This record gives sequence, structure tokens and C-alpha cells, in this order.
Amino acid sequence: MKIALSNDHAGFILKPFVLQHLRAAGHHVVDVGTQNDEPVDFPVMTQSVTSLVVSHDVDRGILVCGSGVGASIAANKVRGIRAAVIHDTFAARQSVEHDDVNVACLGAWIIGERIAADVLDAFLGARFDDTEDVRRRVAQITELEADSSNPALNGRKEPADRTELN
Ligand SMILES: O=C(CO)[C@H](O)[C@H](O)[C@H](O)COP(=O)(O)O
Repeated sequence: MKIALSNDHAGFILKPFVLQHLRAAGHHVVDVGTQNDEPVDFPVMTQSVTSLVVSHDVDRGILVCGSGVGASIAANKVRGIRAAVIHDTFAARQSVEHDDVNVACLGAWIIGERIAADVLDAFLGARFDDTEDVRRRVAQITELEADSSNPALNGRKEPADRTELN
């Protein structure tokens, strides 16, 4: 699989292991992350990965920051990206099967090398479960990112329902 990998300074401690593990497993990895622990802002370091994913130059992206959270928030602002913080093998597999996640975000302050290896193996080994239900739900996500004010989504409440909040 072709993979784009990036990290900020907090993720740098885990990145060399991730890179070595993925390459040993036969993946083609483009490392566009920072190569030292000098501070670099995580929203910036996500961009090279997300652009390679949306252009289909790579199959999946991997981001490593301190918690994984900031990187996933930033990546999810990019149209076509479905990013998730993934620290367990169940979520790693299901995030691809059900949600078509294309960018995995890891927190180097939270998980170590062995968990990271298992999580990445599960994430990269999983394939989208191409059934009607999951296709429809992923299409609804795409619709949300295309126009967040679109009321055509299934089950979506109209603005009038906001009166319930008063
Ligand atoms: O975890 C993060 C955001 O969710 C990022 O990895 C940042 O690295 C983290 O916030 C940086 O913190 P620092 O105190 O500036 O190293």
C-alpha cells in the first residue's frame, strides 16, 4: 500500500518506529513529517499528508502527534478526508470497514511502539465494507462536508426544531 506519514515534534519519538515497521511490512511510505523534535505546529504538518490522500497519490495517511486529537481535527477540515484517532485494533479495523477512514492519527504520548504496530497493521489490513448501509452513511458524511446547511440528509431536523432548545 502507498502511505503518506507525517508527525509534529511530539510525534517524532514514535515516527521512526512507525516508518521502519511499515516499510518492513512492504508498504511504500512517503515520510513528510518533521525530522527532529523542534516545535512545529500540527495543523501545518497534516497538510502534506491530506493533500496526497485527496489527490489519490497515496492510499492512506498516517499522522503522529502528541495525542492524535489535534491532527485528526485539522485533517478532518479537508474535504475528502475521514480521519480518526485510533489507539485500539477494533476501532482501527472498523473505522475502515464502516467509516472508510483514510487517515489514522496516533498519539505518541499515549501509545507505545507495540500498540502502534498492532493498530497500524489492523488499519492497513482492513478494507471498506462495501454494503448499501455503509455506502449510504459515508455518502451522508460527504454530503455534510459539501454543504453543512443542506437539509436533504436523512432524518435531519429542520431549523424550526431549534425551538426545542429554548
Ligand atoms: O497533541 C497534539 C494536539 O492534539 C499535538 O501533538 C501537539 O504536539 C501538542 O499540542 C504540542 O504540545 P507542546 O506542549 O507544544 O509540545
